[in-house]
Amino acid sequence: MPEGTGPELPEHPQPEAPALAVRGLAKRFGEKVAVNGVNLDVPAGSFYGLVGPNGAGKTTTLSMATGLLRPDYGQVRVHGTEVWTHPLEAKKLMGVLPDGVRLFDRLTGEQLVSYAGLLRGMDRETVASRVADLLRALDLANDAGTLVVDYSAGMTKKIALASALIHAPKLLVLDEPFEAVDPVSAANIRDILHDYVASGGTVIVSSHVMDLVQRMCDHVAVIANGNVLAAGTVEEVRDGASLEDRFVQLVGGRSQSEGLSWLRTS
Ligand SMILES: Nc1ncnc2c1ncn2[C@@H]1O[C@H](COP(=O)(O)OP(=O)(O)OP(=O)(O)O)[C@@H](O)[C@H]1O
Repeated sequence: MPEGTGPELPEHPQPEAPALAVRGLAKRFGEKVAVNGVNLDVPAGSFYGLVGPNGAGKTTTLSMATGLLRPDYGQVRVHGTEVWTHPLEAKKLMGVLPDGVRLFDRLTGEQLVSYAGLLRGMDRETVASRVADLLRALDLANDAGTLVVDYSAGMTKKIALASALIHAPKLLVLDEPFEAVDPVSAANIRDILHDYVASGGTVIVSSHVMDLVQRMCDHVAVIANGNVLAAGTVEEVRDGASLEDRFVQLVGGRSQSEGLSWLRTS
């Protein structure tokens, strides 16, 4: 169990409550235990990386933490607000970029982000000006009028990110935000996220790219087989090694290339 995480959250939320507090979160799909009692504290104002091998339970954990997938067990609070008993209040505080969720892709990019803002109860004028800012910042201004169904994978990721940012949430939860995104756009997104954290926001990103997490995040949790193996500041978790080496050490599973001898061409 990560340092400082008790078995239960305090009955009354503390004023300095973490941006996200997760206790005993668990989910099973049939026989498969996807998430096995996860505890996490994401401090307010942190840039928090969630890393783990394929199938580790990252998406399932984030889906339960953001109110998209009902947990079998466990508690989730966002800035002290219980996600599963007070979903409307909790969801106002969050911007979420889910992995692989269908968008309303018969809308244009501009319409989709505007729709996200209007759904959040924002007035049309503010929505229009923020949509223009976001499309420009994410290099989508020239494709504002293109249907999302005709966007590339990276453009789709960016328009979904714009939809998560439009209401200026206190907590951003981004599942694989850089997947399929070109390096220039990725650098722009990193700048946007760093500015957001510098102004008091909290970001949680899941990623497979250790180098990116080491450079970008100040905190990290390593998840494997539905369990948190290590959590804390990036410095604490990597413990003098690179995050990638530490990850391989914690998770194991390096396979021997001899196993595919038939793949050798000479
Ligand atoms: N809807 C589902 N039905 C059945 N099994 C599921 C479902 N969603 C996830 N799983 C299983 O739960 C486990 C965790 O999956 P999850 O998508 O959370 O992993 P992940 O860490 O996000 O993986 P990746 O890095 O590959 O995206 C996997 O074994 C997966 O097969």
